[in-house]
Amino acid sequence: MTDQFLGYFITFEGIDGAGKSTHIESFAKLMKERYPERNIVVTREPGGTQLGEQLRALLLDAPMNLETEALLMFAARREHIAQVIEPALMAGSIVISDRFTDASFAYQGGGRGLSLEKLNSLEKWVQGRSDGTLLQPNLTFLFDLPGSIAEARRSKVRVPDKFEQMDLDFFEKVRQEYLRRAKADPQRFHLVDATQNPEAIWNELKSLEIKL
Ligand SMILES: Nc1ncnc2c1ncn2[C@@H]1O[C@H](COP(=O)(O)OP(=O)(O)O)[C@@H](O)[C@H]1O
Ligand SMILES: Cc1cn([C@H]2C[C@H](O)[C@@H](COP(=O)(O)OP(=O)(O)O)O2)c(=O)[nH]c1=O
Repeated sequence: MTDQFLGYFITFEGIDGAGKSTHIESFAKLMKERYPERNIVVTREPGGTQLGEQLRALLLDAPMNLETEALLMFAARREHIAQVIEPALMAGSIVISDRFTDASFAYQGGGRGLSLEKLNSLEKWVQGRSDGTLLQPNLTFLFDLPGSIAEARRSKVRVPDKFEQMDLDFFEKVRQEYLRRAKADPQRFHLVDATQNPEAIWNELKSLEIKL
C-alpha cells in the first residue's frame, strides 16, 4: 500500500554563505501565518536528530575519505528521515530543512568528485519508499551566487569549518552541480539570485505562491 504524505517538504540549498540561514526562520514564520492549522518543523542536515548532530560534529571537523564522508552524510539522513521527516509529513506538517540530498550531490559529487552512480544508489537506498518512489522535497530554494561573494560574506562573521576552508575552485564546482540539478528539475527548484540584498530576497520569497 502507498503511504500518503499529507505534509509538504521544503529545502533551502546553496553554497556556504549564500544566505540560507538568514531567511529560514522568517520563512517558517511566514508559513505559520499562512497555514496556522499546520505544524511547522524546521530542521537541518547534517543533523536534525541526536545521532545526526553527533555525525555533523564529526563531518564538519574531521578530514575523511570521500566515500566515508558520503556514507556518513547519508547515514545521518536516513536517521533524519526515519525519526523526523517521514513522521512529520505523514502527520501533515510542513517540514523546512536547511539542506538535504542536493547538498550531497553538490559537495561530495560536484565538489569532491564522488560518482553520480554512487550518489544515485545511496539516494535510492536512503530515500526509497515502500511504493517504489523516492522521498524528495516538494520545493527547493537554491540560493545562487558566485563563490567569491559568499566567501567575503563568511569571512566577516565566522570561523570556517572543514568545508568552509575549501578554495574558490571547490565552491565553483559545488555551485555548478547545484545549478545542473536545478536545470534538470525546474518544477521542484526555485532559483534565488542570492547576490541581491536581503530585503529583495525576502520580497521574492514572500511573493512566491506555494500550493500545498
Ligand atoms: N543578501 C545578502 N546580502 C549581504 N549579506 C548577506 C545576505 N544574506 C546573508 N548575508 C550575510 O552573509 C553571512 C552568511 O549568511 P548565512 O545566512 O549565514 O548563509 P548560509 O546559511 O547560506 O551559509 C551572514 O553574515 C549574513 O548576515
Ligand atoms: C547536507 C550536507 C551538507 N554538507 C556540508 C555543506 C556545509 O558546508 C556543511 C554544513 O552546512 P550548513 O548547515 O549550511 O553550515 P553552517 O552551519 O556553517 O551554515 O555541510 C555536505 O557536504 N553534504 C551534505 O550532504
